Parts: sequence; structure tokens; C-alpha cells
Amino acid sequence: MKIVLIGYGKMGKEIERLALGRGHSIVAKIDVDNQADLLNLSAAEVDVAIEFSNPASAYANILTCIHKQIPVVCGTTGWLEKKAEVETLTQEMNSTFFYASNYSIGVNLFFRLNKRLAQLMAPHKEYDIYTNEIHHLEKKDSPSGTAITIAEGIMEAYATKDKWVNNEIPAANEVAIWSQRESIIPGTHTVKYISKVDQIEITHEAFSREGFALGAVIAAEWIQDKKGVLGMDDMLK
Ligand SMILES: NC(=O)C1=CN([C@@H]2O[C@H](COP(=O)(O)OP(=O)(O)OC[C@H]3O[C@@H](n4cnc5c(N)ncnc54)[C@H](OP(=O)(O)O)[C@@H]3O)[C@@H](O)[C@H]2O)C=CC1
Ligand SMILES: O=C(O)C1=N[C@H](C(=O)O)C[C@H](O)C1
Repeated sequence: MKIVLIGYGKMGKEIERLALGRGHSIVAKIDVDNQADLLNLSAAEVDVAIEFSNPASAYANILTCIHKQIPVVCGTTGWLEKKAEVETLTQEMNSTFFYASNYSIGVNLFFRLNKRLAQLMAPHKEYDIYTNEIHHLEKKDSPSGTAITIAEGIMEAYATKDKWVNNEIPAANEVAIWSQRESIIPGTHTVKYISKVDQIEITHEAFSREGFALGAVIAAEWIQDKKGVLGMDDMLK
């Protein structure tokens, strides 16, 4: 595959290492100082764009790719208020857009475990819910995209909960996400149910960025013959 990397920071570099190891080539690396190179690329020169930039730039980068008919795998978090627009445009342009708040296989299994646990816990009102995410000090968005997906999974199971709040004491209809920024931690997510007498806790802890990057490269390989709006649940079916 001929890959354009959009965002050449911590994730871009890890994706490059793994993609080269799997026999792919990197045709361009787009960062803040060479935005014009993306505008000048054509779909004939590239099989896929892998977008890990930042919350402020992801939307514009994705639109550029969709208009050029370049399939996009995006992992950037913190811009999702515009995701519905991107999905509509993807359909209108008959293009390809793959998004995941977290590309690691382990986290996606954790998402399923979280939903199942929430279904089991929902009838037991004596348990309060706590969700927590810890990331490195360079992270720009809060809460993490992964923590939002976890909170959405909990809300699916609880008819009484319809929104999440970040670093605030939750009202009865809210799921609290507590965010912590610490050192170089790649990403740790915890869900706890606490009653007066006991506690149930599940945690996913990433040891490095390799799992995120590998998932993104595998997604890029998987979408090669596909169109439309896709995500990890489609790929892991
Ligand atoms: N879905 C997932 O599995 C994962 C998602 N992420 C998300 O991916 C994103 C990137 O993470 P990470 O690599 O750690 O962040 P970094 O800050 O290390 O890298 C982002 C890079 O994008 C560059 N950039 C800034 N503006 C643009 C632009 N307009 N076009 C292209 N590149 C630009 C930055 O340059 P400069 O530094 O000069 O601004 C930087 O080099 C974050 O939103 C993060 O939350 C991270 C890990 C896993
Ligand atoms: O910024 C990061 O580093 C990460 N961001 C993603 C998120 O916001 O959930 C995924 C992972 O936790 C690492």
C-alpha cells in the first residue's frame, strides 16, 4: 500500500515503523509545515491516508482526502462534533472513512466487556459508577476519545443516564469521566462500580503506542476494497 501519513508526531512515527515492517511504503508525511503537499496529492499516487494529527486540524484534513477520493483512516480524537458531517460527505462522495477512538484490539475487547458489565450492573442501583482515564502530559483533548466511547457504552445499558461529564460531580443522569494527565503514560482506562460493601473494577492499560498503530495499519489494509463509513466493529466482525 502507498500511504500518506497526516500528522507525523508520536503516532505518525510509530505507524510509519509498523507500516514499513509490513511491506508498505510512505509516499508523503504531512505535518504543520507542509500542508500544501496534501493539497497537491492525487488519488492515483496514494492508496490510503492515515490521519493522526490534532483536534484542531483533523476535520480539514479529512475533508481534503474525501474530496480527493483518498480513503482515510482517522484516529485523531477531540473533533467529533463534526463527525456526522464527515459521514454524510463520505456517503455523498462515495468515498471511504474509517474512524476509531482507539485502534488497539485490547481496547476494543474492553469496550465489549464494558458494555456487558454495564448490562449486568444496571439493575443494581446500589453501585455508583466511576470512569477514569490517565494519559501523558502532551495530550491535547480531555476527556480521551476512548473514555467517551466507554461512557457511551455504559449509557446504552442505563436507561437513566443520557450524558457524560468531565471532571465534575455527576448528576443522576450523568456518567462521570475523571481525566488525569501524568508523565508519559500511553493510555489507561478504568471503570469501577462501587457499593457500600464492595467494588468491581476493570482496567485496560496500554504499555506503548504499538497496539494503537498496528490497529490503524490493519484498518488501512482492510479498507482497500471498501467504501462508506466504517469502524472497528465492522472490521472485527
Ligand atoms: N485512535 C487511537 O487509537 C489513538 C488516537 N490518538 C490521537 O491521535 C492524535 C495524535 O496523537 P499523537 O501522535 O500522540 O500526537 P502528536 O502531538 O505527537 O502528533 C500530532 C502531529 O500532528 C501535527 N500537526 C499539527 N497540525 C497539523 C495539520 N494541520 N496537519 C497535519 N499534521 C498536523 C503536529 O505538529 P506540531 O506538533 O508541530 O503541532 C504533530 O506532529 C491525538 O488526537 C490523539 O488523541 C493517539 C493514539 C491512539
Ligand atoms: O492521545 C493519546 O495518546 C491517545 N488518545 C486516544 C484517546 O483519546 O482515547 C487513544 C489512546 O488512549 C491514546
